Amino acid sequence: MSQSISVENLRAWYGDHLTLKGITMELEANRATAIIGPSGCGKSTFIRCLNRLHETIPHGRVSGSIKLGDEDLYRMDPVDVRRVVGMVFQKANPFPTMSIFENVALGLRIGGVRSKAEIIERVEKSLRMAALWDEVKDRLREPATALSGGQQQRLCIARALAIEPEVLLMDEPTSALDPGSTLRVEELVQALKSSYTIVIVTHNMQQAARVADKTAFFLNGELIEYADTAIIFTKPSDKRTEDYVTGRFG
Ligand SMILES: Nc1ncnc2c1ncn2[C@@H]1O[C@H](COP(=O)(O)OP(=O)(O)OP(=O)(O)O)[C@@H](O)[C@H]1O
Repeated sequence: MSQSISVENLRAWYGDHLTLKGITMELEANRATAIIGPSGCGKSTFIRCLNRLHETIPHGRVSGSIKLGDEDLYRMDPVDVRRVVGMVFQKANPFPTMSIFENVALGLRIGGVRSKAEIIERVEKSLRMAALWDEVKDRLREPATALSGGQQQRLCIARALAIEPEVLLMDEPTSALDPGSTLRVEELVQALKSSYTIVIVTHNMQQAARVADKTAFFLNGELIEYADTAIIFTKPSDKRTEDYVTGRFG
């Protein structure tokens, strides 16, 4: 069972530049939430706060609170946070010198799994969850870079799932993919959301409409509107949301 994330009055800075201006929202467990908004509105910054990556950026700073269930993320060890909050980036970033198998196994080994049989089993399970197993089962020792872009992205998803996170953050996971691979990743999000809390940043409004249960519209570092996806796209209550989703700006 995954856990919800409660964000309260989250502010984030790059040096003196206040980028998130007090975000309060609840990201529900076992749901996919889309974050939409024009370029530069703070979507990536927001999800990078959710796994404490923002503070690793020079001069990156946050205030406010983020809780996973009852636990304050900012009181946890950041390494533990990144174990329970997995992330997939815009551009697939497999470890280029490692095999397909090792890309998924590495996190398990770092996490202290010693049994070879268990590692083999969990690698297979993760690759199956990422809908990649059938395509790679006979080539597990080949370098990850031998895979297509869409396969590499699913490999990164398998790598994130292997360590059994509760939350999966996805930062424009399909923007570098062709339509076929995009569809496969979207199907994957649909299938995974019953087990994880998924937060997906996307520029693609059809994608948000297809995969997300709830959608949050950000503008200039503020959360303008947050509601069921169908409401955001058909009956938004804020004029700025309506202008954005109907393509009037952004
Ligand atoms: N490393 C950084 N150093 C300084 N400022 C940054 C850095 N990263 C982002 N910013 C600034 O923070 C603001 C929000 O950026 P962010 O990347 O979160 O937006 P975004 O909504 O994800 O944009 P996009 O859709 O273009 O990816 C922007 O004004 C951006 O210039």
